This record gives sequence, structure tokens and C-alpha cells, in this order.
Amino acid sequence: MLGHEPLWKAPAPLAGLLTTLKHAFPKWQLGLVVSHALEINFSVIGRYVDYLVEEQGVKNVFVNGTTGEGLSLSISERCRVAEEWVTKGRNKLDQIVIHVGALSLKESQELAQHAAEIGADGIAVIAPFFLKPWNKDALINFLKEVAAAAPALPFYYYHIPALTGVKIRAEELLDGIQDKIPSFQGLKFSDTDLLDFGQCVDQNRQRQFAFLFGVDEQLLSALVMGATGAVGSTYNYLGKKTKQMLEAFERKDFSSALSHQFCIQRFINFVVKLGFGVSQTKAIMTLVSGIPMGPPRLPLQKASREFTDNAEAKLKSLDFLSCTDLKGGDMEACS
Ligand SMILES: CC(=O)N[C@@H]([C@@H](O)[C@H](O)[C@H](O)CO)[C@@H](O)CC(=O)C(=O)O
Repeated sequence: MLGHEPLWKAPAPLAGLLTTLKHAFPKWQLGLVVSHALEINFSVIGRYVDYLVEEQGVKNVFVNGTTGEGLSLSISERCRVAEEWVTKGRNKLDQIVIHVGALSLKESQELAQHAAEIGADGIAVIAPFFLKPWNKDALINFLKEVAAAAPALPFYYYHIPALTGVKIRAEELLDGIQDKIPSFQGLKFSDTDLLDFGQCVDQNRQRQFAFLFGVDEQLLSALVMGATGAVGSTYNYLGKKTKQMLEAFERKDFSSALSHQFCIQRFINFVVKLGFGVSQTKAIMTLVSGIPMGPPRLPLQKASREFTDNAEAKLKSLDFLSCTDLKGGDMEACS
């Protein structure tokens, strides 16, 4: 985001670099790249890096998260994906954070150690979601053990209660967290509870935590609350558009920022009604970037042709995707 400090600068830990809480720059989310044989197509990751940097202005990535289907991959696949992003992103990306959450503490620790060995810039962990932690202390104990496996890496808690079913409030979790996890760096907050999010910010003003918001359609509200960055699926292909909103917000042009947010909402609202998730993100990303993202892995189902056609028409009508036929004649255009 222009006017803000870049959120994550490689390779030093974030905390050491930040001089102010206002360090927002979106850290964009990755989609997993899978071939039709349902094996990962590692060979396109280099192109993906270039696309994000050159076409979307995205220089921070979050690997093996929700959009990347990290939890649907084997441990060795997750390691290989992480390695590929670190290798191909070298001298191009600013920060590469690897999601290392798993149901098994040992696997999570293994992934954390691996992330440290390959030179990632940070690790993030979701709450284990089968045998769940039922209170803050149990969750902290789990996270602490993972963080301890890579103590030099900045650690992020990835709060995504709708998917994990772990409803422990982030605000509660953050209370005193650095005493337990010295490498704690911040929160990736993928939830719509802005009371919880706002309180995370409000109660930690003296700490230079990163507050990365993960609900793309509500990012502007989160910026008002103090979000310092964003991680989301739509930044894969709406990164540039979202940056315009961030820039408007930064120069305090709130009316323009709101127009951008509404415009992004129009697209998300449209696709949500069609049925929107990880599979559909891959289809849209393939369409917009021209990089084959492949189908998702089971149990997810490939997005339908009808979905992709509708999404394409909507992107064009909003001027998110160039289309000479529609230019100049569409009242909905957002550019
Ligand atoms: C549940 C979900 O997938 N949420 C997305 C959002 O970007 C979401 O797709 C977007 O806000 C549209 O609702 C991100 O928070 C996920 C994310 O950051 C990740 O892939 O790790």
C-alpha cells in the first residue's frame, strides 16, 4: 500500500523492522497449483510469482493456507510447495509466510522446522480442528509447541473459526500471548466479527503486532479498525484493485476508498450467490492470469463452466477484466 510502510520486508523478522503500527501492505494469498492428474504442478510457481509481482503488485505471500489447500496436501507436498515458493520468490517477493498448521502437533513442528531451514520469513498456524482445543490455554499450549520448533521465525496465529470450528476469541488469545510465544508476530484474522478484531487492535496498541485481515469484502472496515495488512483469496486477481482502495484510504480519501470497496463487494456478492470458494478462486485465477491453476483436490469439486462464464462476464462488466465490447457502455464499470 502506498504511503504505508511495506508490511513485510525480507528477510529479517517483522518486529525488528517496524517503526510504527501503521505498516499496512497487503500480504496476498496463494492458490495451490494442481495439474489435471491431481499432482501439484510445481513448474508454474515461478510464473505465478512473476504474475503476482508484475501484474498485481503483490509481493508478500501466504503459502499452504486455505486457498492453497494446505490441509489437503501431504507433508512432503507442503514442504515441496514451500521450497518452490521460497526459491522462485527469492529477490522478487518481500515476505513468504508458510502456513504450517496441522492436526498432528508433530507434523506441524516438522513443517515449522522445515520452513525455518528453507529460509521462509514466518510461519502461521490454525487451530487444530478435529480434536479441538476447548479453551484458550489448550490452544496456546499447542501453538507454543509449534512456535518452539522454529523459534527464530515470526509466528502468526491464523484465526478462521468458520472453518476450524474453534471459536476461541482472538482477543482472548492475544492477551499475554508473547509471554508464552516470544516469537508471536501477529494475527491473520479471517472472520467477520469486527468487535473481536477491533479489540485485538485496541488492546495491543503498545505491541507492534501485525493485524492481517482475511475477509476481502470487509477490508475497508477492518482498515478503519486498525488492520495493518490483508491476506485473501481475491488478491490473487484483484490485488491491483484492492491496492487502489488501500491508497485512497491512506490519503484519507474515504469516499474513493468506499467506492473501491463497494466495487469489490459487487463482484464478491455476485460470485458468493453462485457459490464461491477455493475451487472457484482457482477457476477465476486461471481465467484472469492465464496460468493454469488446475482443479482442486478432492473432496472439493472443480468449478463449473457456467460459474466461470458468469464470473468472467461480471469481471468484465466491472472493468476488472478488459473487454473492448463492454468498455464505455456499462454503467456498472468501476475503473
Ligand atoms: C474462508 C476463505 O476462504 N477466506 C478467504 C477470503 O479471502 C475469502 O475468500 C474472501 O473474503 C471472499 O469471501 C481468506 O481469508 C482465506 C485465506 O486467507 C487463505 O487462503 O489462507
